[in-house]
Amino acid sequence: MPEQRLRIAIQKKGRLSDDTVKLLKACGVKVNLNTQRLIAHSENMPIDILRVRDDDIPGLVMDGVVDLGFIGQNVLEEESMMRKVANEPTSHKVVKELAFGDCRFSIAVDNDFDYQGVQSLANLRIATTYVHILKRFMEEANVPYTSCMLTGSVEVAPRAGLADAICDLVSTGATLEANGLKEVEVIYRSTAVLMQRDEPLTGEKQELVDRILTRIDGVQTAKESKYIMLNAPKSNLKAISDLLPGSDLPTVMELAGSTDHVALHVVSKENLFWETMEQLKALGASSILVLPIEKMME
Ligand SMILES: Nc1ncnc2c1ncn2[C@@H]1O[C@H](COP(=O)(O)OP(=O)(O)OP(=O)(O)O)[C@@H](O)[C@H]1O
Ligand SMILES: O=P(O)(O)OC[C@H]1O[C@H](OP(=O)(O)OP(=O)(O)O)[C@H](O)[C@@H]1O
Ligand SMILES: [Mg+2]
Repeated sequence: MPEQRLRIAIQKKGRLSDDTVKLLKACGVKVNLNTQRLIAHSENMPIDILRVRDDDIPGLVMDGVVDLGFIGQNVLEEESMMRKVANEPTSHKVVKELAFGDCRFSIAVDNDFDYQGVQSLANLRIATTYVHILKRFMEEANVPYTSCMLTGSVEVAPRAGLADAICDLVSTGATLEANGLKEVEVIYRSTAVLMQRDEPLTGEKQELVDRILTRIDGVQTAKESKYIMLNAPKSNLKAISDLLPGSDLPTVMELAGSTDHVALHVVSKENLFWETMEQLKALGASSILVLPIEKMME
């Protein structure tokens, strides 16, 4: 009898862990992750969560060991390229782009390096974790170089005399700055994604995946959306509605005891900036409230 529980691989500890766990929780998947166990069973859904190093996640999905995996595109791309070279299975589907894990994969050199463009990297030794993505970029640029594979502390390689340049993940740039390095080429942009194994799942499992995907949409849209409430003079209702960003039809309600003002409620796909609030106020709006939305289903 086939395994009916959906198996999902997530990063055990690192940059993606908290956001992944938060997202699963927001999707209503109840699971106790306070233990050190490799596999955690959901209490309310037929789901098992496998907690592993992120590097192992694409392979687990591609080999059909798990059904879904939450992973950074950079790791997925690197593993796919590595497996192609090794003639190993690479098939999978990316079923959702996620609103976390945004970073770029960039080449950086010492602050005092006189960088004149990609040719300045010729014949340098470049330290990186993601050797295949770097190789593709350097080959396309037709620049010869030597690769130095490091699985951690890449940013200290130049100072330690291990390499002349690095290629690593950058988000705020603080790590580069702290190590006296400057970003000179962005070679890949990444975000977290949800990947699924390519072979069809059983009907029940696929139904569960579809439910999770709908819930992820609901959580992600809700996060970007705001519930806006304000009181508005009837005379300026049109001008005030027009100022509200990306909103659907507003709800207009009578205000007890007022004949010339109404309450206006609207779900907006964007945040409301202070500048817009000031404009709304200038049009006579008052008691303007902007509230976060937890979940949404359209
Ligand atoms: N500074 C960052 N900001 C946002 N996302 C990042 C950042 N750094 C890395 N990421 C994303 O998070 C993923 C995991 O990063 P992390 O540093 O936790 O990896 P790791 O050290 O390889 O972890 P593991 O121990 O699981 O192998 C990266 O592959 C990338 O997709
Ligand atoms: O541009 P920044 O905002 O400084 O982020 C970049 C750093 O973040 C990641 O490491 P992380 O902090 O996840 O730890 P790691 O050393 O375990 O990879 C990445 O490998 C960089 O070192
Ligand atoms: Mg890793």
